[in-house]
Amino acid sequence: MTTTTPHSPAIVANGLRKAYGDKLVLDGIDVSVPAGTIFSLLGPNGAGKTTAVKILSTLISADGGELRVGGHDVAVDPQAVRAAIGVTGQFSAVDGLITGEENMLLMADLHHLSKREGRRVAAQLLERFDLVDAARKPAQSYSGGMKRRLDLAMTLVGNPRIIFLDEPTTGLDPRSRHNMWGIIRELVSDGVTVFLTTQYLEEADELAHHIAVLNDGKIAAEGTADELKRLIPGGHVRLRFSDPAAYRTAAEALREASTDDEALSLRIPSDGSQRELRAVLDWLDTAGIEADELTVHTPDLDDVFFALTSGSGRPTTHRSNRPNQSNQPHQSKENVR
Ligand SMILES: Nc1ncnc2c1ncn2[C@@H]1O[C@H](COP(=O)(O)OP(=O)(O)OP(=O)(O)O)[C@@H](O)[C@H]1O
Repeated sequence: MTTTTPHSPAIVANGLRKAYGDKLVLDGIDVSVPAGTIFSLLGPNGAGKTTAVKILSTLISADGGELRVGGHDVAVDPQAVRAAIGVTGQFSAVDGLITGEENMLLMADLHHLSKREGRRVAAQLLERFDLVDAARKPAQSYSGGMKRRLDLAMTLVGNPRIIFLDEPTTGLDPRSRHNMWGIIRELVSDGVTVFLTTQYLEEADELAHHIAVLNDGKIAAEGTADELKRLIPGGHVRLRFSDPAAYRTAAEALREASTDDEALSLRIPSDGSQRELRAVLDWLDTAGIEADELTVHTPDLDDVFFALTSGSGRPTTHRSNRPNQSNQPHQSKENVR
């Protein structure tokens, strides 16, 4: 029996802690995921995303914290948690040597469905996941996208109301990724709760109702994608040059800018306001510099991620701490922030 109501959180973690030896991976994480929503845990490699999924899905135990999934205490009643959830990990549960259909029927057996019910559910899911034509072929002949779809279809055999998706689209091409997004949205519109880990910021932006950024064992920030974007001044103006000499002159003069020598482009922090754009344009005119292209970028989740996760610098050379020489124009934070 589940003890959640439509309005109670499907997943709750208070003070989740986990260490491997003396390496503290999760240092008191708090998470609350309302039923029927998508929660995304973002973080750089090794941040502890998979560890969080493994703990909440009862695969490993926590060192501390109160954890409830589907209304059940993870430490006290792991069996009930397991009955309420589905997990699709980074490593597929698909057996490549048997067909997609056989994989599905095996899953139906594991869930103790009758032969008839198992065949019905398998056929329905194979149809829903566009795998009917491939159903009788060995799963090892499937493309990456088909394997992921089969993996998720297998997870759905038990009709779980809470699903943990650990990097479900890693390695998929853009079309397969978009297909998977469609499937995830459909699940949620049916009332399923999704706990999603991803390294694709675009994916969290597209799908998640709520995002938490994990860094150094703690949640560095959380909120909706828009709330997170408002947290940091990631907006910028990008100036691109085709003439290397003009690029060098501008780079020398615009000391607040990040440089990209290969693309001959400069990135100037800016909130994109008319006032700041005018300041940049006025300065370019005064200095007699003509950029070939000027684009304005508002902050995106990438900016948030790079700002919040330490040691994950953008691949540009940031030079804002270079000393300014008094005879060179300096764009202060007041006019070209
Ligand atoms: N069984 C284990 N024993 C010791 N250390 C482990 C174990 N599992 C994970 N770790 C370490 O814990 C940290 C968190 O790992 P985890 O797999 O949870 O990170 P992640 O955020 O999922 O990373 P990725 O995005 O690379 O999958 C890493 O430093 C990892 O090396």
